Amino acid sequence: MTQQKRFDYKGKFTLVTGASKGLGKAYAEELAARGSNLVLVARSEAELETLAVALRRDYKVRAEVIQADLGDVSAPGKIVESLERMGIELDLLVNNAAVGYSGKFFSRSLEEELTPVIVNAHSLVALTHLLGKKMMERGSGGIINIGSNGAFQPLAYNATYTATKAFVLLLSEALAQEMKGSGVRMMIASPGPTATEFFTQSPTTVKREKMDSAQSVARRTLDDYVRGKVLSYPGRFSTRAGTWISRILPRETTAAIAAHISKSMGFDR
Ligand SMILES: NC(=O)C1=CN([C@@H]2O[C@H](COP(=O)(O)OP(=O)(O)OC[C@H]3O[C@@H](n4cnc5c(N)ncnc54)[C@H](OP(=O)(O)O)[C@@H]3O)[C@@H](O)[C@H]2O)C=CC1
Ligand SMILES: CC(=O)[C@H](N)C(=O)O
Repeated sequence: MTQQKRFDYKGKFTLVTGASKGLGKAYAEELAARGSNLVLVARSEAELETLAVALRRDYKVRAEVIQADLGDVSAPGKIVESLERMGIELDLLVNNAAVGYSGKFFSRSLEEELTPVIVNAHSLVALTHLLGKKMMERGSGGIINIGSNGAFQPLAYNATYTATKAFVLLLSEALAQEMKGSGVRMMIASPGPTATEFFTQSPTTVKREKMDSAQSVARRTLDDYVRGKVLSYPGRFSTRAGTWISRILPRETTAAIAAHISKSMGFDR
């Protein structure tokens, strides 16, 4: 029997943030295929409802929708209230929702630069604390935070986004240590470029065919979770190898190389 089959999601509930499209949608579909009931969270209610209908039909699981704007600091508390109203106790939380704008830091508005801080960092901490605490009290459950290969080095022209991802990486690795022996797991997944709509607001020159598919990233993330990993690299090998540069070279050299690459990919425009 494969590890995947031994990990039994039947009757369990997973909440996926950012489930309306891209990787979050792929996580929800893959989890439903593995037997998990789902709570789908994002701003786009119609897309979430369409996905919920498809998951119920195709996988015979329960699928609930909570419409929420994680750019609003009161949203995580409201999500917890909705779960309580629905009588749902979570077994797995996938903190996937994120936003990031490329371009020069000072050519963007302060509001644009602060949005990723709230969505990617503030709301992730709040959901981890509010929902993780219930799991810790119960002594069972798990949290998968979605980071990025961009977390491993400073990245000019993507500065705020990648800084939030570095925050998520360090937070998750530290909490994984604190949570050892509690019965609750923490994993951080660090995908590389993945063919989603993430780049639609960005003038990057990276071709979609050079990116991983959302489905393969979702599958590999969940397989790594079953294997008990703390840090998962669900993308292609070159993405993982790229994270080693910052561990070898002086930080300023790493930052300069990363800035050069970022510019050559068109992120400075
Ligand atoms: N694509 C890539 O190359 C990579 C992506 N990642 C990470 O993967 C994760 C998923 O990204 P990806 O699927 O590519 O991105 P997409 O832009 O395709 O999807 C982002 C998801 O987040 C949701 N979201 C964005 N803002 C908010 C908000 N304010 N409140 C609630 N939900 C929100 C969106 O839903 P809605 O708009 O309906 O609210 C959507 O479901 C992110 O954490 C990203 O950082 C990491 C490395 C590479
Ligand atoms: C969107 C991402 O996190 C990705 N690592 C990238 O910028 O290539």
